[in-house]
Amino acid sequence: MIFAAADQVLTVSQMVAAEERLMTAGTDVHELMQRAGRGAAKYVWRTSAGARQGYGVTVLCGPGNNGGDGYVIAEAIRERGGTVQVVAARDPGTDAAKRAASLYRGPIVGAVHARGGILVDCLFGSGLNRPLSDEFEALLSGLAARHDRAIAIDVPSGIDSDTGALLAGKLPHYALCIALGAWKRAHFLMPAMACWDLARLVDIGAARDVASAIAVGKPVLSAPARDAHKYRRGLVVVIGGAMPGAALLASRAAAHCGAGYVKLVARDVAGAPDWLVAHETGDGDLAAALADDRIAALLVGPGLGRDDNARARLNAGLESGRHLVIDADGLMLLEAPAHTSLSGAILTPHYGEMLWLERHFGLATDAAKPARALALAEATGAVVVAKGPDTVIAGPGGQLSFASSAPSWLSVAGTGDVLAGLCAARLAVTVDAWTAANEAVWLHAEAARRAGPAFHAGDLADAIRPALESCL
Ligand SMILES: NC(=O)C1=CN([C@@H]2O[C@H](COP(=O)(O)OP(=O)(O)OC[C@H]3O[C@@H](n4cnc5c(N)ncnc54)[C@H](OP(=O)(O)O)[C@@H]3O)[C@@H](O)[C@H]2O)[C@@H](O)CC1
Ligand SMILES: Nc1ncnc2c1ncn2[C@@H]1O[C@H](COP(=O)(O)OP(=O)(O)O)[C@@H](O)[C@H]1O
Ligand SMILES: [K+]
Repeated sequence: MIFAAADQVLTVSQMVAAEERLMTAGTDVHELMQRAGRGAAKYVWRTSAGARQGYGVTVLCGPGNNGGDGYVIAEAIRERGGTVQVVAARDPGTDAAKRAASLYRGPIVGAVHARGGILVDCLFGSGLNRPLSDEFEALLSGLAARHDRAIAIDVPSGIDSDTGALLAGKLPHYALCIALGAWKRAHFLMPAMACWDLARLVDIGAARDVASAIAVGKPVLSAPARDAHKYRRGLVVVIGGAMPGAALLASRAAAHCGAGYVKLVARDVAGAPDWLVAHETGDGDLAAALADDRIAALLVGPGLGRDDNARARLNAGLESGRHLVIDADGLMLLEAPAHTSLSGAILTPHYGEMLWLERHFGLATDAAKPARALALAEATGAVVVAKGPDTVIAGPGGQLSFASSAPSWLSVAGTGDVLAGLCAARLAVTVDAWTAANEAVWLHAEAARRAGPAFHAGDLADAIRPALESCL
């Protein structure tokens, strides 16, 4: 996969390094601030056009370079003929911020007098390194309350850029968050990402850092080859268990996602639709059923149960040597040291399953989500899809990707089974766990967007086809 610079997701130290590379190449910090501020000003200008007539833009500027960006934004709005004023929470403290402030020719007002259409929050950006004081928190929330809408520059002031954690008791809600130079991890992590409606990125010319994490991108897919046949396209076998519905749902998702053949092996196959090849398979017959060399990917977990029969079925999957997707109950039956070499597999834990796995593998649970997902990937050798409103994908070699915000309508039963089926189908087609997991997560979110509001998991599985079509 090739990623553009715009796909990279940087830590603060990686962003500083990217800025240093730009400066070494001859672009000074003043020029970077102009690019960032003027790029952001275009979004502010467009948003302010929708604000009430006569109510202008207030820019809240802090002491660092985030505040410097604020002066650039304010001057750009003023030059365009907009009504703008600055509230200076502190005097500018860096050389670049001082220079930007000296170039601003509009009014600077006291906070109590500031009200209007748009509040632009440039109090603190990626340099925030401790909780906001009560004074700053009151300043920010008071100003936000006296404006129609708020826009955050780089990150809302009061957010840890690397972890997405709140460094304030309460933050305003932002209509827009404008990332500068590159996405930061906070743009993809809760609770930060619940603070805004829309996020946009301003390019300042930072090159792609090969070591950086990426944002999950739209897959580029193709129709089956001219000479394709069902096995070459990928045979997915879903191992069913105690609750047949979940495995049926996962099979339906896999069938809509490019696999050539989806087979269900379960003790009870009553209720299987006619397009699904379903074999009644007892625990004793499972190993023989999985010996078929044409199997490209196995899915085990949805509806599996957690008793001895379930364990036997999981073990048959693990011992088959096939590419595996392990979800739901299958995850709850994994343990160290037996399952520490799951290379080539995909694990899809939700928050509770993640915690369970961490306890069983002796991993810390107090780190930020990316670090936790990476630790689990390293401990198991598998690609880990750490699900939730802020889905993170981690690979055992340290690969990391972040899913863009997906519709919250996904918070309904069975959508995880659909994702597991998607992962299995993409694994069967691509035979690469990292690629498959990224493609599946993107298609899952896109299917949710296409399914509209209040869908059930069956609707979601049916919306995979148009989602996939958009990638052809
Ligand atoms: N570098 C570049 O090339 C470019 C950077 N860009 C922009 O720079 C931003 C990063 O700038 P930055 O590093 O100056 O940090 P910023 O977030 O403005 O503030 C940090 C300051 O606040 C202080 N401080 C921290 N926490 C505090 C607290 N709770 N309460 C009180 N004070 C606190 C801390 O100082 P301290 O008190 O710790 O000595 C420091 O002085 C980035 O988000 C982007 O907008 C763009 O223009 C593109 C080019
Ligand atoms: N609030 C939300 N916003 C976006 N996606 C969500 C949200 N809640 C859940 N999801 C997604 O929905 C799926 C739910 O999976 P899971 O919890 O395993 O459900 P189930 O076990 O019922 O199938 C995951 O892919 C998760 O990322
Ligand atoms: K900010």
